[in-house]
Amino acid sequence: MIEVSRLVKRHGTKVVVRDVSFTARAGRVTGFLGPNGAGKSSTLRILLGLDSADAGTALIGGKPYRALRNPLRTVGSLLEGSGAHRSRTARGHLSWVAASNGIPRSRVPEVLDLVGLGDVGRKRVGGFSLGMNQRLGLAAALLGDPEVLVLDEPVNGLDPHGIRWLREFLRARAATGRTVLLSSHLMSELASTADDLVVIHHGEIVHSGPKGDVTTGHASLEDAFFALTDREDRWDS
Ligand SMILES: Nc1ncnc2c1ncn2[C@@H]1O[C@H](COP(=O)(O)OP(=O)(O)OP(=O)(O)O)[C@@H](O)[C@H]1O
Repeated sequence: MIEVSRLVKRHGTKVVVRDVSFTARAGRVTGFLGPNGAGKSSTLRILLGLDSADAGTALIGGKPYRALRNPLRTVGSLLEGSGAHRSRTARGHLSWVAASNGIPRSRVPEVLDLVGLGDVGRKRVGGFSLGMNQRLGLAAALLGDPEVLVLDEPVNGLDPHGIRWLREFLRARAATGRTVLLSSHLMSELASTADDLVVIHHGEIVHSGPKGDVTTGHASLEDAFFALTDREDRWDS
């Protein structure tokens, strides 16, 4: 479970995350939805211990990321591609991540198979497509078989087959009682994948709850999103 409470992040005088609170529950896929620049990555970076908050807390299984003993066994994340060096092979990259996190090397071929890269494990990452690189990042996130997955815009670069595969993979993951938090600016993606939605706009949460609650009274998730964010713009003015 992920619990974000009254989180604030400033860059200079600009407040990019403003009193953000939400929960991502076990056994559910939670979609974190907002347009570019809304504050999704800033929130996720704090959650994953890559940046510090000016106020508030972001907890994974009741602890801040930096207090986790074996972070990769608790939470797997995909932020921007795989981070693998071009000259490394997929296996080489994953073996290095596994070794530096006390995870047995035998897990490497397992996660390569899980993400559909079983046949290209000995190929260099420099020759990978964007979609393959995303799959490699996901493989690294899965190395520790974590309870919690945090993915920032994971469908970037995936072809339609890959998008469908990822949707089914994440739904299956949640069905085993794990927590999945998935950020996207693509409403269509979250409409078909998420159970719960957290909508962020201008650094503020404008709605959170079961997907059905967000769409009630609207023809589609897209209509609901524009209604929520238009309302927010009126508050601004
Ligand atoms: N290091 C930084 N210094 C100054 N401003 C920043 C910094 N990082 C992010 N911002 C600003 O914070 C706001 C939120 O950015 P953030 O990346 O969290 O949004 P996002 O919802 O993830 O959008 P995107 O999908 O475009 O990354 C934006 O206005 C961005 O310009």
